[in-house]
Amino acid sequence: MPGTSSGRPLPDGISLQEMMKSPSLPCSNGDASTESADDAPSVACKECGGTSKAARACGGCWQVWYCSKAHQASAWDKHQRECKSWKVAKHSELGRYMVATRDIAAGDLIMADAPILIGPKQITEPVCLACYRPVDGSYKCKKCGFPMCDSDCQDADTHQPECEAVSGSGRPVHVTLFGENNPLYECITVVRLLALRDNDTILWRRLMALESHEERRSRTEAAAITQRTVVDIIMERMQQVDKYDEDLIKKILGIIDTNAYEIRLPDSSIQGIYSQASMLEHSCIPNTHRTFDADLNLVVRAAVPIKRGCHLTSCYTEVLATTTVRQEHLLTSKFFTCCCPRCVDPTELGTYCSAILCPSCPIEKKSKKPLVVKDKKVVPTGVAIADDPLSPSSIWRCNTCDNPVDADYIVRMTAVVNEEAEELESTNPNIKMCETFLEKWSTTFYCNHTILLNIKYVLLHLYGSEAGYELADLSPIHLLRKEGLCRQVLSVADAIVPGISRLRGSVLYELYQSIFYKTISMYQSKVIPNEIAKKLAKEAYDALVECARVLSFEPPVQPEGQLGIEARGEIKQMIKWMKEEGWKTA
Ligand SMILES: C[S@@+](CC[C@H](N)C(=O)[O-])C[C@H]1O[C@@H](n2cnc3c(N)ncnc32)[C@H](O)[C@@H]1O
Repeated sequence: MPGTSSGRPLPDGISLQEMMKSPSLPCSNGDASTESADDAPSVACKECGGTSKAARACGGCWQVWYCSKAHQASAWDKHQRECKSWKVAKHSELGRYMVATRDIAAGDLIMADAPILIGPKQITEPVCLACYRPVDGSYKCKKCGFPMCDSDCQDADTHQPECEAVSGSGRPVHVTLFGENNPLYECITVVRLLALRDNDTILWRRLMALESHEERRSRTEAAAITQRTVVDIIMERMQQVDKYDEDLIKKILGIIDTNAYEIRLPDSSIQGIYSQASMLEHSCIPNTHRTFDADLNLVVRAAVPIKRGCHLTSCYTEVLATTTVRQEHLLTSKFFTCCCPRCVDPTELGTYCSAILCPSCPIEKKSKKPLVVKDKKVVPTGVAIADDPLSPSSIWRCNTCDNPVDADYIVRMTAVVNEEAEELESTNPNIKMCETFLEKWSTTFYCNHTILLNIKYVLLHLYGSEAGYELADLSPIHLLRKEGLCRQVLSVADAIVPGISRLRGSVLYELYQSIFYKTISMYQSKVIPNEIAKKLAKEAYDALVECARVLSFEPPVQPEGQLGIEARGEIKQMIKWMKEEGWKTA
């Protein structure tokens, strides 16, 4: 029967009246009036051309209309290929971007985009050029000399472009450094993309349609470096001078910088170029969630409910970074200034993630903890924030004594401490090291500053997993410390990566554990009465359920996917335990 024979199920129809309950929203960057006039739904039936007062739109895209359910069903086999909850629009500053054509519920699939190409990251340690596991040089490709896993990987189709380019030059490579970044790999993805020109016209056309910012990139330090590490190597070392033009290589480098997505694999991290997903606009509070399926298709879902007319956004940079750091990254690598609601707000949606403690205010005036009174955030005191967060030379000012703080001092000091934090993180720190770092810097930065938050994120996992600090053995003080850290990081995550996000999911799990163990310990030792224990157990259960929901979208090969599976298992145990105690979960 048409409409049910193959593919996705037929969506319900939606009437104009139902649609009008969800009017088109103004877009976050630019306004809805920039969209084309064909937004207004036509009530002519897509199948027969006739009009009807009872016409209903396809509920999948809200873009095409049918005079009857029967005509919607008969058109479905054809329409489902183009039925999407979004469309690509154009804006003078943003370029192309994606806009929702209908209301999209949190968790709804927006797209599963097949890659144009997968390859090693530009900056990477030596990895096998077929399966991308780290290599140690014990097996080398017989033709080009690149270290690989074995002969099967050596013969994989994906490896052929660089293999042919290197072996054709008659000078196989000699990789001698392993376990650290190796500049030889900077050319691989570029060579693979270049090879599409002669091997796959459709993918090549899609690639060439992507933004490269060639002109602006040509004046950057990155362009000067990659001239030596990529362009010259491909032209001279690989002797491709008769085959490719230098400008084409530079354009491809620009396409990679602007569009590549990092893909985390169990043992390494690689990159992929995607055509449709490249149209996602950046926001520092993204409304979509990205994962990769087993075939490395980029799966995009709504992280939060998205209203028709809203732009679909993804975060191109680190979310747990200060506004200055995010802006600098976006400007130098993607050539734009982000004007999302988080960036233009000096308080970053009340999180004060970039704030420092005022050097002039007396210590008792400065907020040490995020203040929450009856679930409402209270403005901290004695914190300095930028007057204009989008300007690197903005004056910073204390929100209590109004004294200015030198912006240069803040930038330099933040960079130094950030380096110290990164070094700490790279050494697999223990609880003591993290606590010492936090104590040292908590008189300088506001407690939600991203430098402190990143360390707190590490620390909240260590309480409960480090030897000697296993969950069952944690003292009440340490359990409370873990819970406090979880609540603090979660409250920031709720504001900047709301809904379905790995950060929220993984912290919710730790929060569940800390409340659960605290409850058990206090209940069994009769420190709290039944009623309070019941309330706390319900709170732990709710955190666990939300964790399982959020992480249910993660692939099982990823640690967060495994955590989601664990959480689902623990929900059953929790229900059983609460039943035994005579407590309800609902
Ligand atoms: C991955 S591409 C997105 C698609 C691109 N707009 C196009 O037309 O091909 C990234 C580029 O889009 C633009 N862009 C994305 N998000 C933006 C934002 N929030 N504000 C301004 N420009 C943005 C920038 O030029 C950025 O380098």
